[in-house]
Amino acid sequence: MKIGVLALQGAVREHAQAIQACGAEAIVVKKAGDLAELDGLVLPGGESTAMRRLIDRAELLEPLREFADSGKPMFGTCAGLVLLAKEIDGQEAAHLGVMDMTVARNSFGRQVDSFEADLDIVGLDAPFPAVFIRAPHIVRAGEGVEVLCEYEGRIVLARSGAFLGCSFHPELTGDHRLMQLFLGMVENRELLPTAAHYSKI
Ligand SMILES: NC(=O)CC[C@H](N)C(=O)O
Repeated sequence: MKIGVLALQGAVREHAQAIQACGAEAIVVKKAGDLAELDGLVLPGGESTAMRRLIDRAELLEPLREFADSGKPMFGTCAGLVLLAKEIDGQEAAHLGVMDMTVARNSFGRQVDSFEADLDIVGLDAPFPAVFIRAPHIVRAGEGVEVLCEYEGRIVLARSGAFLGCSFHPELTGDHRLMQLFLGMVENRELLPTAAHYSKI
């Protein structure tokens, strides 16, 4: 299994290590050609506005949208969640705009307010240690978006078809269960509900 990590900015190395620790191959993605032959893609945390500038500079916006349209799974963490969202609170335009949700940025305070919390996640039998760094949260989960975790009444992890998105940094604690969950989505891609399926419900 080949899993890409968008490597323009942010927490790239830690995701690559997590992917490898789970037995998959990690591919660094810096240009459109790097997306070929991937089975799934991680959009890491960092700064979404800076990442968007670099995406535009690398002419990656359309190739990333095409990748999303192809049904191959994408996992957005923190800034990556902001990249996936259809709507961003207080901002006119979205970035990839592929996952039907609205996110609010910097929901849990400033950089100095970074913190770690143990989260109860649907499908995991023990709490997951999560690091929040100027984290966004999901203020509106659209049709077909399955909420997998809330923290302090805010949605911080959700899945929709082939998209998985979380507010926090799952790659920083050495607990790879969320990466395993994502790799499971990649492995069982044909079983994932599609957007078309949701619109019929
Ligand atoms: N750690 C992070 O990825 C922070 C995300 C950042 N606040 C943003 O909105 O892009």
